Order: sequence, then structure tokens, then C-alpha cells
Amino acid sequence: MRKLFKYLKKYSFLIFLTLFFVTIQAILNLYLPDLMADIVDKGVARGNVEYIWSVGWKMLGITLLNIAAAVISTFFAARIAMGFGKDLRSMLFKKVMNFSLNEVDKYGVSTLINRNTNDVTQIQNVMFMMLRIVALAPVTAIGGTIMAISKSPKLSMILLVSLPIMFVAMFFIVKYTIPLFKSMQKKLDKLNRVLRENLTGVRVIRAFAKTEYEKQRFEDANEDLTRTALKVNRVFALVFPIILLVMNITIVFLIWIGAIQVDKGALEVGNLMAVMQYIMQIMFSFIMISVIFIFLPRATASAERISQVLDEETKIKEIEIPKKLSNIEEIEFKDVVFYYEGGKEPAISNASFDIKKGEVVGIIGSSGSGKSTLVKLLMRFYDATSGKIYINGLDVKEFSQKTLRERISLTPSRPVIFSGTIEDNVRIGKKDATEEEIIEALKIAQAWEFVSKLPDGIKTKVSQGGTNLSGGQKQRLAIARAIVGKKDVYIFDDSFSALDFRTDAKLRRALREKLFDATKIIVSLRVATVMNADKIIVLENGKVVGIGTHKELMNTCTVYKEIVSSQLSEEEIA
Ligand SMILES: Nc1ncnc2c1ncn2[C@@H]1O[C@H](COP(=O)(O)OP(=O)(O)OP(=O)(O)O)[C@@H](O)[C@H]1O
Repeated sequence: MRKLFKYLKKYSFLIFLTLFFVTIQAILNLYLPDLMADIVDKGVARGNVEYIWSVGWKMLGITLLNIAAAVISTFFAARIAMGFGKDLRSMLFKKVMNFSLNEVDKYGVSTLINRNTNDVTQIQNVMFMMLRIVALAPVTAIGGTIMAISKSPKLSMILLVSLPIMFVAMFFIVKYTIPLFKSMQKKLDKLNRVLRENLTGVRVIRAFAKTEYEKQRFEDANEDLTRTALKVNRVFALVFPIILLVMNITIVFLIWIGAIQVDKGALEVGNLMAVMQYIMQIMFSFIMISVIFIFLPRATASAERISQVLDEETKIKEIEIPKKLSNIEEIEFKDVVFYYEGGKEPAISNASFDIKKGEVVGIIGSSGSGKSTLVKLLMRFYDATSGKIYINGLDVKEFSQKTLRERISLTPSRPVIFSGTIEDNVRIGKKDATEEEIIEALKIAQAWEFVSKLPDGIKTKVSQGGTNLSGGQKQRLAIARAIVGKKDVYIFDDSFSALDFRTDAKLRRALREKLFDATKIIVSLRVATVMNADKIIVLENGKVVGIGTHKELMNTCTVYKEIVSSQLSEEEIA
């Protein structure tokens, strides 16, 4: 939690104001019982109506001031807590946006969402509470003790017994709930993960008749979370009545001992009433502190989870003075080896090849052979474990990631469609693209044929995830987005897989004609998609096992020959 306090600096003045008004509120609270004692002892007991009126007005004024101080302090506390929550959410979002895929893999999407929503809310709530209690409770406790002793030191002694009992009760709450709250957070992550998987994979689940199994999986996660939540509540259920019991017994003893004192004439009734109120205030301030102790562990667990993300060092480091990149003339992979975090086998081993400007390069290999990994390394989503990737003879690390991605475009294998219109989705590739440029990109991507038939054309709304589009339509939209901004290198990572052979061929022809001077890297499992490339790189188990044209590879590379013969007929091969 302390780690996050440094982000509170900008609220220093507001915090000061909140504490100031809360302190005023606490002092006014302490003044009221004193005035009440006066009214009873000097007004009521002596039948002095004038005195009752004058002190009564005073009490009313103080109560109004008290209310004003409470409203102002609550207003400021809310502003600080909500503002701080907003800052944390923005910082987390910015941080996660700058994460390399290493960090995204490490945390997982569900927990990152939870940390930005649920965890921040926990901190916000505790912050709001703490800002008021942190001043209210100590001032009331200390001031109340002083006032109570000044009225009757004998009666105040009762605190020496009640307070230690309350301390012990609070200690138990803290000790048992911290680990439980931590585990609750993890279980909430799990529940969200199951829910996310279920919602995104709902079609697959139905198709495989796995609804019952998934229901059970959700029930298990839900049950697990509930069980831990119940454990926490059991601790509270046990400890809170003890605290209330202590309070009530204290009052009974106070009245008993106080009544004897009044009877003896050693104490006035008004003072007894004031002492009772002070002791109640003191005990109440301890309850307030214990409430903080209940919520603080939970917020501490959340704060830890937030700090972990904020302090995470991204593995992809930006160079201090990045080189400029005006045109990508050449790409070279030299002895590149790459292991995924925790991976035992290299996903890429000793890959060496080069790609010249304007070339059409095909990358082929069986599923899991490392094709996507290879292009992710070029995009610098990950850094090579060893070996180097050069662009125009310079290490890829010499450029900023922004520069690199301004010159290279990637169409991922799974198209991502955002909610908005078709136009909005394509415009992500170039912010200021004109309508003509968008239509041109859609035409090259072979998407225009279906977009032009839609009632609203490029203004047609697409739902989140593109559920109102077919797989091939989504792929073509993603391709249009990738080619709308002019780049030096276009990477298509298995982006034609949902297209029929005719559209695939038409799309490749359009790319060749319209983007003739750009380098095109086409990753595919299909021979037909890459066989006309200027150069084909064949991968097997992360190793480059062949580089050349279709013809050359048919003579030299057995793996390629096997892939070809498994996909093409004798006539097509000939
Ligand atoms: N994020 C990841 N974390 C750990 N291992 C990964 C990750 N992504 C891929 N791998 C592993 O790296 C290897 C290469 O994966 P990659 O996605 O590059 O293969 P691919 O040839 O593109 O496969 P496909 O054609 O099925 O998309 C696989 O063994 C895969 O299990």
C-alpha cells in the first residue's frame, strides 16, 4: 500500500483540507457532551431555564458546524479517493499497453482486467474510509480520554479493561483475514477466467455439447470463492459480537459505578452522562479503526497486485537514442534462437536468412513449427534469446518499437475486430485515411465486394469481435486495415486461411500489383498461398530447413516436398 502512496502527492493540499475538517469535526464532537453536562448540572438540576436556552442554542450551532465540517470533509475525501482511483486505472492501462507479449503471457488477460477494475475499487473504498477515520479516530480516542478523565478519573479506569479486550479481538481479525483476502482475490481471478473463456468460446462449447461440463467448471470456481468468502465472514461473525458485548458490559459497569458515585455525591448526573458519551465515543473510534483493519488487508492485497503491474519491468527495453528508419531495404536474421518464458525447447533455433526490399517471402511449416514466432520476433513483440535481427544492417533494438511498427504492418492470424463501423476498423491502420483510401484498401483486400453490398457500405456497424461477420470477411477487414497505411513491409500471418482458394489468389495478385515495391511476408500452412513467392522459408520444429523458390525447394528440401505432396495433386505439382 505504501508503494502506492507516492502517487498521492498531487492530492497533498486536498488531503490536508480533509484532515483539517475531520479534526474540526472530531473536536466539535468532543465539545457536545461537555455542554450537555453543563445543561444538566447547571440548567436542569438548578431549574435555570435561561441557562438551558443559551447552552441549547450553543449546542445547536455546534451541531450545525459539525454537520458542515462532515459534509466538506466527505466531499474532499470522495474527490481524493475517486481521483486516485482514476489515476491508478490510467497508470495501469498505460503500463499494460506498453507491456511486451512476455508480460501479457506472464499475467494473463483476466487478472489484468481484475487488477484494473476490482483491485482499484478496493483501494478507492479504503482510501475514502481512511481519509476520514485516520484523523477522526485518534483525535476522538485521545481527546475523549482526556475529557473523560477530567470529568471522572475513577470511571475512566474502566477503559483499562475494555480496550485490551478489543485490541485482542482486532488482532484476530487482522491475523486471520489477510491471507483469506489474498486467496479470495486469486479465486476471483479464476472465476473471471472461466467466465471469459465460457463467453468467448460459447459457440465451441455448444458445438461440442460441453455446456454441462462448463457449467460445472463455473460452479466449482464459484463455490471455491464463496467458501473463502464465508470463512472471512465467519471470523467477523465471531469477533464482532465479542466487540459489541465488551461495549455493552462497559456501559452496564459505567452506570453501576457511576450511580453509586452520584448517590455518594462524588459525581454530578450531567458529568456521568458526559463520561458515558466520551467512553462510547472512544470505543466507537476503536470500532472505526477495526473496520479499517478489516478492509485494509484486502486493499493491501489489491495494492500489492497493482504495484506488481506498475513495477513490472518490460522485457523489451527501448534504446535511449533510437535510430531513424526511413525505409526498410533489408531484413536479416542471424543465428536467432528464441525460448518462450518457461519453455524447455527453443521455439526458434539458429534461424538465419535475409529478405530484400520488394521480395515476396513465404514462410511455411507445419502447425507449431515457429512461423508466428518468427514474425513476432521481427515485430519485436519478443526479443531473441540469442542471435540478432538486423534491419538495414542495424540491430532491430536500435530502433524504437513505434518506428518499427510505423514501417512494418502485421495482420495476425486471428483477426481482431473492434466495435464501431467498418470504416472505423480500417481507419485504425491510418488515422487520417480518406474515404477513397479506405475503399481502395478494401478493394485490394477483396473486402469491397461484400462491403459495397451492405446497406450502409463502409458506415455499416460491426459488433464487438465482429460476430456479425463471417471468418473470411473478418480476415479481409483486418487485411484492409493493415494495408491502408503505406508501409515498407507487410506481414500476413496465416491471414488468408479463411479465404477460399479463388479469393486467396485474387488477393495475392492485388497485393503484388498494388503494393509491388513493398516487401511482403506471407505465413501460411497452404502451399498454394506461398508457392509463387520469390523466396520460401521452410520451418520444422523451430529450425529453418530450407530456403529457396518452389522449384529449388522441390529439389532440395524433403520437408517442403512432403508438405507439397500432402496438399497438391500430381498435376498441380507438375
Ligand atoms: N506465448 C507462448 N508461450 C509459450 N509457448 C508458445 C507461445 N506461443 C507459441 N508457443 C510455442 O512455440 C512453438 C511455435 O509456435 P508458433 O505459434 O510460432 O507456431 P506456428 O508455426 O505459427 O503454428 P500455427 O501454424 O499453428 O499458428 C509452439 O510449440 C508453441 O507451443
